[in-house]
Amino acid sequence: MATISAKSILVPKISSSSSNSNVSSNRSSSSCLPSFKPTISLKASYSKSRSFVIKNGLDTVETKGKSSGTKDVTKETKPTILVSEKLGEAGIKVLESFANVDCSYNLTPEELCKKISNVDALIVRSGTKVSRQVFEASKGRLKVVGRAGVGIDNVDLQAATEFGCLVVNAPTANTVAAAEHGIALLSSMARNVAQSDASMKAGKWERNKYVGVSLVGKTLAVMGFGKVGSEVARRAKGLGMHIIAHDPYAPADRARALGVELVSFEKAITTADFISLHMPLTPITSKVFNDETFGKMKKGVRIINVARGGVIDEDALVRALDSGVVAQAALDVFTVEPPPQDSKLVQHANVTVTPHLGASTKEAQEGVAIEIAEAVVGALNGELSATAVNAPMVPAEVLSELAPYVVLAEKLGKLAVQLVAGGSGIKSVKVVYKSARDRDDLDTRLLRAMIIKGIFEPISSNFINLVNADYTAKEKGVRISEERIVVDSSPEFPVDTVQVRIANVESKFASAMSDNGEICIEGKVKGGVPHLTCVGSFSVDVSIEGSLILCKQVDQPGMIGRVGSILGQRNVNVSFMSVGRIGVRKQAIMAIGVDEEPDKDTLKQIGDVPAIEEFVFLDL
Ligand SMILES: NC(=O)C1=CN([C@@H]2O[C@H](COP(=O)(O)OP(=O)(O)OC[C@H]3O[C@@H](n4cnc5c(N)ncnc54)[C@H](O)[C@@H]3O)[C@@H](O)[C@H]2O)C=CC1
Ligand SMILES: O=C(O)C(=O)COP(=O)(O)O
Repeated sequence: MATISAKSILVPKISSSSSNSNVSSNRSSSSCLPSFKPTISLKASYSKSRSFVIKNGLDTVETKGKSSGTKDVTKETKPTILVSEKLGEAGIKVLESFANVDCSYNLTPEELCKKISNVDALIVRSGTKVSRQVFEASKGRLKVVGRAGVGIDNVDLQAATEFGCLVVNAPTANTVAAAEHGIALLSSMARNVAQSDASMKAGKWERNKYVGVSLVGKTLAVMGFGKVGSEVARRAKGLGMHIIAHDPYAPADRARALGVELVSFEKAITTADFISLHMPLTPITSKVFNDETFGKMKKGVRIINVARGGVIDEDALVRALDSGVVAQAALDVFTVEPPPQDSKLVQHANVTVTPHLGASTKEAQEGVAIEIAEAVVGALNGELSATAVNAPMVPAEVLSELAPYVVLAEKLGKLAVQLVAGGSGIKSVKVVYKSARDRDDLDTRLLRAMIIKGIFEPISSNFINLVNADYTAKEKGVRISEERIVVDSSPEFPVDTVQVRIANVESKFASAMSDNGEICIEGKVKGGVPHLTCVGSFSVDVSIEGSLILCKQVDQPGMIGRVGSILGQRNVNVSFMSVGRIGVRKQAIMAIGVDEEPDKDTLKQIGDVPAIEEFVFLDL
């Protein structure tokens, strides 16, 4: 199988229209590859409307240059990226090498909504609310939101998905910074560093007032044992603390490897001397620290929060501090940022605060900026991102393997929908994959998304991508089901055949209906090229390129020549012909691949051939 870079999977081959009848030859894989140099990749993906992520609304720049065709002026397009919060210089440079970059900080929500319809990507940190209104105001142009950091609670993911906008984040580059800040808060809180510093600056010398507590031998409960939580645990172990952790989704062996015991929420909060919060803000974690849970804690517990303010009920924390249940708190994050100046929590004598500085080291900011810039540029280039938040993350090696099947899937979807004549509308689509691979060794999400795109994009005003494919099908009330059939062929190839079935509809081409009354077509990849191999109950073999004429006829000599000469007389180039029949001199289907669309007269002439019972022209 031709190996195709993961980078090319969402960027269609530029010169596909020039391909001719040599369909059986292997396509050169390198011809499918956009260059890794941003400007060339840009040209490759932006000059075609089928790019998976980006479709419309780009600034167009006319440039002189050589093209593969006859024109010497090509249209090169440059996306626009809005950066709404301070981003490291290195990241800005990456963005500028690819796009028009607008760094506009401190925008009001109204100003953001005003700008957004002119940008293809938006990069934010934690201070910009990317609400549904932002997606609405973008009028479909915004295709990528990049969160330069981890927490995406400031982005309305549901709205992003509905609008087909990919959200990517930079999940790793600030992990150590956040963990170090957690440890800094833990130690400085235990030793009253901030309070005693303020006292000295006020001219005092209060040695007895600021006696602290020791860390060694104390139990620290790490709530959320992910990237930051585990780094905090690792560091706190070095301080001689006993670490327990609560995380319903973390693997116990990862915790064990660090010498950390995973315990229940109840056990964590009731036994800890220090509790450090490292879970994301979700509907489940929202205000999970409240009057009831504070009430269960050891009297004199100390709390550190470098995660999100919203996981704590802040009024309840003030009450717990006042009553002495919580001896001290060290907080980097707040429900509302910045918190009101008269916030009782911020002003509390036993509370140490920092203004959301967890990720704010020079090193982390440079790292995050590069990580997010590369992710956004990649996404604008039509690549699937490894840090996609609202789309499946498909590993590069899987992508590269599935590349030709992705093309097949979209074309089968496009073909199937053109066979639909009417009925009560498409209600259900079934996709059957035959594969020699083990059941759990085939990730079909990408193929399913492309089939949905093939089916629905031609019949709706929406543009459909991996982000919103399932959502679009659901919204249209169409049930997409999948079946895997394990077959005895070579497991070297991920998929043997892909079958698309549409139930409860009539077809323009009755022969496309299977015995159980569904439109049914099947295809496979041969030599890297998608082929149609079955229509209804007829086997055919025609590459799915250009356009296709399907004719149902009575099998008899001379049919290929007859139809071929009608097309030849009208200067329509035939790329492939294939006849599938149920028996000698019985019903047969002739599939004819053509490079250009025949005019109505030509099609009528084909239809007038007496042995032809029905025919359909399908545009691919
Ligand atoms: N203050 C700051 O500047 C920074 C804050 N953060 C915040 O720190 C938090 C953790 O970040 P990462 O470790 O990078 O994320 P992560 O995704 O690696 O870890 C989060 C962990 O929380 C766990 N979790 C989810 N629901 C939970 C629940 N109900 N109870 C307990 N655990 C639960 C997850 O299983 C996961 O292991 C996030 O909220 C992030 O936004 C991250 C970086 C900087
Ligand atoms: O990455 C995170 O989750 C953070 O909280 C960092 O936020 P910031 O990018 O510093 O606004």
